[in-house]
Amino acid sequence: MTFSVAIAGASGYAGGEMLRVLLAHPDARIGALTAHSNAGTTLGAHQPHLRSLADRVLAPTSTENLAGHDVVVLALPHGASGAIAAELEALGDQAVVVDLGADHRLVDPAAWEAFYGNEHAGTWPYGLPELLHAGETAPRAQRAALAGTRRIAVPGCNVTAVTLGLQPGIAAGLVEPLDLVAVLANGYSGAGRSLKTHLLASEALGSVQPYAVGGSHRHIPEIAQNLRSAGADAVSISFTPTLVPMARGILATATARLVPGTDPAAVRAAWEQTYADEPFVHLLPEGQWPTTASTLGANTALVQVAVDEAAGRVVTVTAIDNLVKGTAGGALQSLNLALGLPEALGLPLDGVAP
Ligand SMILES: NC(=O)C1=CN([C@@H]2O[C@H](COP(=O)(O)OP(=O)(O)OC[C@H]3O[C@@H](n4cnc5c(N)ncnc54)[C@H](OP(=O)(O)O)[C@@H]3O)[C@@H](O)[C@H]2O)C=CC1
Ligand SMILES: CC(=O)N[C@@H](CCC(=O)OP(=O)(O)O)C(=O)O
Repeated sequence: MTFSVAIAGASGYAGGEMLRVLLAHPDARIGALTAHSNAGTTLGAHQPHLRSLADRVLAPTSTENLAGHDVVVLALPHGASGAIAAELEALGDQAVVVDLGADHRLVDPAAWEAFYGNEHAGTWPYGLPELLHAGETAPRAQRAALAGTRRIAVPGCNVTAVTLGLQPGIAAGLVEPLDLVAVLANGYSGAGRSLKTHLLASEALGSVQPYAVGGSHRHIPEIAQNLRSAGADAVSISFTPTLVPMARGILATATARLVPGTDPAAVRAAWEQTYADEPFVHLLPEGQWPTTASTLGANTALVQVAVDEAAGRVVTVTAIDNLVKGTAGGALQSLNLALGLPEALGLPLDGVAP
């Protein structure tokens, strides 16, 4: 079965990466590629690494250009995707719509308004196939929720990393969900191409800088939502991202207080059981630690867990490529499920190195 796919926001980082992974998918046929301020220019002017479509002219992002495809991917700023998705719905367009942005991720409108400051667009099935549901020891229910869906809300990249790191301990009841701490090292591409044009290389290179400190980051309610899905009654997480001088990658170190009396051996067993059969989430052998470099270009999440007995805490480290497992690869994995295709079809398991 082949499917046609349009990408809105093809001039941006997320849209460009979506196009790259779709070009390697045996069943995808690339349709309209659209942009906003860069409409009318060629794809090659913005994505010079995508040679096979370098001469394609970017059309304006409009329902007229996006309608009539089997799949529409929205790689647009927050707010823009909700509006265009509503227009496609009103037209009666039959496409499977995949939103790489945040507009349809949160279930609770009050949480949306508190962190995003505008009206909530709605809630779509959440595009993290590996999300645990309460009572599960391995992820199945979220895959069932994605099978055949016509709408997919792709997770935030930081959220994917922190959720995958912590959820086995939450689901198994081994850690306290009200005492979570996450500190992340993030590559610059996570901030998007258009949002940081003022940043000087002389300031970015050779420096690590925190941002959205003190409980203000938009991904906090999304992480809490996921960990409640995994079985927590309530979640409290201190979340601090930092920008590090690399283009891609997230290294998320997330720690949690061990429930008193827990056998440390049970910890590794829980993480092993959760990810034993996962094609893209790999618990590394004991003593090996995830690095961002070993995930670049791949749809993998590398996870490690250890018990710090003196501190009474479980320490998890998760590495992903923010643009692949954190965005476009995860989106294609969920899209495969939506279309009834093998979940791993066309997705890169191997990365690039050094
Ligand atoms: N970068 C990442 O790692 C991740 C990004 N995402 C999400 O993906 C989405 C796109 O992000 P990213 O690619 O990084 O951002 P970029 O800034 O790199 O790209 C933004 C894209 O949206 C278009 N655009 C800008 N303003 C508007 C508008 N008002 N209406 C319609 N289109 C517009 C731009 O077109 P033009 O160039 O023509 O102006 C461009 O194609 C965001 O919602 C982001 O949160 C999700 C997970 C991770
Ligand atoms: C480095 C950097 O700024 N990263 C972004 C990641 C954005 C992302 O994952 O996605 P959404 O905007 O779609 O939620 C951040 O932390 O906000």
